[in-house]
Amino acid sequence: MKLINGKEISKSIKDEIKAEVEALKAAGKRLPKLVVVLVGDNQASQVYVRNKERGCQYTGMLSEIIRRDNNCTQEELLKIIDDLNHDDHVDGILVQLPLPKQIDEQAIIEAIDPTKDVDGFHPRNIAKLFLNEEGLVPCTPAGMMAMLDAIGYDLDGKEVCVVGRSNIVGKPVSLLALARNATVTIAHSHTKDLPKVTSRADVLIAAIGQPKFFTKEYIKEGAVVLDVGMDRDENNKLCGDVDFEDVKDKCHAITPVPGGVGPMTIALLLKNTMKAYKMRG
Ligand SMILES: Nc1nc2c(c(=O)[nH]1)N[C@@H](CN(C=O)c1ccc(C(=O)N[C@@H](CCC(=O)O)C(=O)O)cc1)CN2
Ligand SMILES: [Mg+2]
Repeated sequence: MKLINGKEISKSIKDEIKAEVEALKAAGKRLPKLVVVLVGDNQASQVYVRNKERGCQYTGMLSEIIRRDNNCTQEELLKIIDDLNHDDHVDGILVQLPLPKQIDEQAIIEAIDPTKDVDGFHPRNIAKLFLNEEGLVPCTPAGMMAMLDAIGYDLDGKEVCVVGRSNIVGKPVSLLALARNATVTIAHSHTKDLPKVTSRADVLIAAIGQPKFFTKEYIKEGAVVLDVGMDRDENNKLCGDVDFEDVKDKCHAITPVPGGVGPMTIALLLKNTMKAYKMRG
């Protein structure tokens, strides 16, 4: 069994970006800048946002965090986004999710200038993904493709089963796999006989948010397993959607949690910020 080390792979991506930033610096050019907007006091979000800032610092890109408390209104947030959309020094805008209840997430996503939408969640970027056009691709799905590239795994003709149909993971990763000529099945909470469906998959993408849900009867012998879960087990320990210990000997390759898909999300965010910078010229 091969452990797909997201920490290592993400470091090599960050090192490439770092070298690009150093070249920009040496040429006396303006540097790429990411602005992250964090609303409220969600503990996990605080950690992720800090990691995004650290990622920027590592690569030498500029970053700023705009914080607002739980009572922030939709109007306030829309005003912040409008200002960032019009700020020429800002290349990437990311609003950390989830947002407090009073705010309509989709309205916020749609307010971001699509050329600065480094999350790739704006309908214009989703449409580009759908049409197989060049654009900003959601970071977690793009990170999973980068992991497959890193282990030299070709999706052409392979059976991929994505379990979970969220807008930020399940649906976009299905499109990316399809673009690589995989035969894609999207399974979800209404799927009948889930083990029968998943155990056909050469690549299983687990994105349902249920701790250690996928045990070995869900896995095909020799499958590649990508675990997007960020869950807590019975001892409140961080774990994925896959029961790693139960399935590991049955897999060809598997991502751990932590240290798998998570760190890739941050690396691909930095890559998207560099891409947005270049697209904006
Ligand atoms: N605007 C966005 N909001 C959210 C996104 C997103 O892509 N854009 N995704 C998730 C959270 N997320 C990034 O924002 C994220 C989650 C987890 C990790 C990560 O590196 N996890 C570590 C473990 C961290 C820990 O100890 O808790 C790992 O897996 O090793 C990075 C990014 C929802 N919101
Ligand atoms: Mg909401």
